[in-house]
Amino acid sequence: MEPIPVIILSGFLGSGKTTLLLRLLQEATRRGLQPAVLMNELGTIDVDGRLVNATLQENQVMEKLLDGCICCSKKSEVVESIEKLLCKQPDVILVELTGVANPEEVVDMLTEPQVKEKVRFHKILTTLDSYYYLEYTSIFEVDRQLVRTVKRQVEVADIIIVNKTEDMKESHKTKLLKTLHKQNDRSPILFTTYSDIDLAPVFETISKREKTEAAKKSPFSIVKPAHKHTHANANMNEGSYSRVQTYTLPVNVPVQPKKVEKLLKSYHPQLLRAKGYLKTADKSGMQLMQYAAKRTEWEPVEDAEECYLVLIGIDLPVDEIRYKWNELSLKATSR
Ligand SMILES: Nc1nc2c(ncn2[C@@H]2O[C@H](COP(=O)(O)OP(=O)(O)OP(=O)(O)O)[C@@H](O)[C@H]2O)c(=O)[nH]1
Repeated sequence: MEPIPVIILSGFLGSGKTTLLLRLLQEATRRGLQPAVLMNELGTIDVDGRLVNATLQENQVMEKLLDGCICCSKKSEVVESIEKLLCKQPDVILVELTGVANPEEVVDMLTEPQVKEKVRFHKILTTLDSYYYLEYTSIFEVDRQLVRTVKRQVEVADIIIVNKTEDMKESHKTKLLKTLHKQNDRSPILFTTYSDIDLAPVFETISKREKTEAAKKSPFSIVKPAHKHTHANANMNEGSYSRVQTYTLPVNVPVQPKKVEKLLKSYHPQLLRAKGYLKTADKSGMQLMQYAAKRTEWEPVEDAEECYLVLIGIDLPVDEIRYKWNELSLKATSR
């Protein structure tokens, strides 16, 4: 059997990786390919996985590693997840990393003895936020390791996708291009919104595979690992950054979007990302709330029942945030 190609999606928190993953899944399906997905999320709650679940077709399969970063998970667990996906003989494996992982580590894992004959590394796609990339690579000057990881994601990329370019000024584009060219002068740099790029070059050389009878018979399903990942085994190994904390806020009452947005923004830049499912006082039903780089999006969802908010950041004053969040909730109930 020819080795199965693996595409790695990297990019800082909130830069558009899951948006890209959803596009890749649609494109793979359009080409008659069967993709398999390995997702890695910081935090115990699987916000992005829910979005991807909704897009996965019956014949596609997903593995998720929650509550930790591939950088601090044991290699064996990642390799085990890849092996599970391989049982289904997909045509391509898509690996979405956390925003703070170094993609080279996954490339390295593909050379582990259990999988090295069965998979081949295909491409690294790196997304970034047009506006905040320059800020992120300087505001964390004190956290040199994080800056190094974010830059490394660009340096090793085969395609660099610059998202959130809606309001980008020409002068900013020139400055950003100059910086990116310095970090990587061999790969295309594509300016876009919502990871909307031509995906044909990504799927070049990937074709449908003949499946064995056993794989044809085995029904495709979504495979979720039972084990949890913690940062306890994170020993800050090569390149990846593992000091980022995640914190889940319980949500008991409908919220006012503007107040939530104001609270989240007030913790920029320590708060890197927030996402969750919230009921809003002004809109009916459940909303998926996504906050990244001071921008917030609300999108109605139907299949979510539990409300929660996941915060991802560095040195977050968690007690203070929880206090302010409770105050905000109390005000909402006393209205
Ligand atoms: N305005 C704008 N929003 C975007 C664009 N691309 C993605 N987004 C939004 O940015 C938020 C984060 O996008 P995701 O695709 O979840 O980013 P991610 O890199 O997977 O995020 P993490 O998994 O948390 O690291 C979502 O609300 C997206 O809809 C863009 O080009 N413009």
